Amino acid sequence: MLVSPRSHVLDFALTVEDVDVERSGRRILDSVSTGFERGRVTAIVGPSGAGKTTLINVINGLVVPRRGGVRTPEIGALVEATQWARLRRATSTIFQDNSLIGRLSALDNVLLGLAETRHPLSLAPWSSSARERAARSLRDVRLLDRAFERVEKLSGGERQRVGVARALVKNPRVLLGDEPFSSLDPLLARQLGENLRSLATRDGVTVLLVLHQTSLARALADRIVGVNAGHIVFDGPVELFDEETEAAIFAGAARGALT
Ligand SMILES: Nc1ncnc2c1ncn2[C@@H]1O[C@H](COP(=O)(O)OP(=O)(O)OP(=O)(O)O)[C@@H](O)[C@H]1O
Repeated sequence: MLVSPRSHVLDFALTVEDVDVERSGRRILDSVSTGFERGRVTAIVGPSGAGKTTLINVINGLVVPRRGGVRTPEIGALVEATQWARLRRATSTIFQDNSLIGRLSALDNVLLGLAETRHPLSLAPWSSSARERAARSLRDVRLLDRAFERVEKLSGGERQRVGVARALVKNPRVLLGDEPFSSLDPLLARQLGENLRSLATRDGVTVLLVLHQTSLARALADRIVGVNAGHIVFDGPVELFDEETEAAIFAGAARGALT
């Protein structure tokens, strides 16, 4: 693997250590180790089926590795459910399929991002401050005018923006995005990407984005992690992510070239 010399002295907010994942008897991630810095944007890139979503889902606890695990400096190695709950409270994920509820309005879907702030069985209406927070999140993704529209009536790109707003409404310390802009036009993708970047640079949030548009990865990320066939084949600052490196990550030859 090509690793930046900087990687050894980075202030990681989250590390993935020696992770193997198997699904249906197939190795999906193989000895994957890397870390993610506070206040920085890391883009995860690689060909379809490389294991990028699986890596995100190991970090948010949805996929349990066969070996290895996740650690944060504050919590240590994440083993117990209470430790995972601590990380989950600080983390938002923008899922590839948005995971929205179609019959609810855009605003109500965004409010679900605040579900942890009240009792799960509460039937009380949301407070006006929660509704204002949700409205601000919708404004940030340029969708305030559709706040009361049922999500099932929105376009794919609009739904994706609701998913981004729901992730941002709880002010996460760690933001995971699985192709969060794949249905947006390039200008809007860039604008929302800059919003996420400023969360990192201004508020110190740890941002990890799976991006299939490498031009967007170059524009937004401080660091690139390249994944191919379940291996990390590149891990370094964006300045080293040149065209040759990109081609190697995406080609089957990447492992040979860079590891
Ligand atoms: N539940 C599952 N059972 C069996 N195999 C799975 C499962 N989930 C994922 N896989 C396989 O794991 C591999 C990696 O999938 P993953 O979704 O992590 O890739 P990806 O890099 O995110 O791909 P894409 O860019 O297409 O979203 C794929 O070959 C996929 O078929």
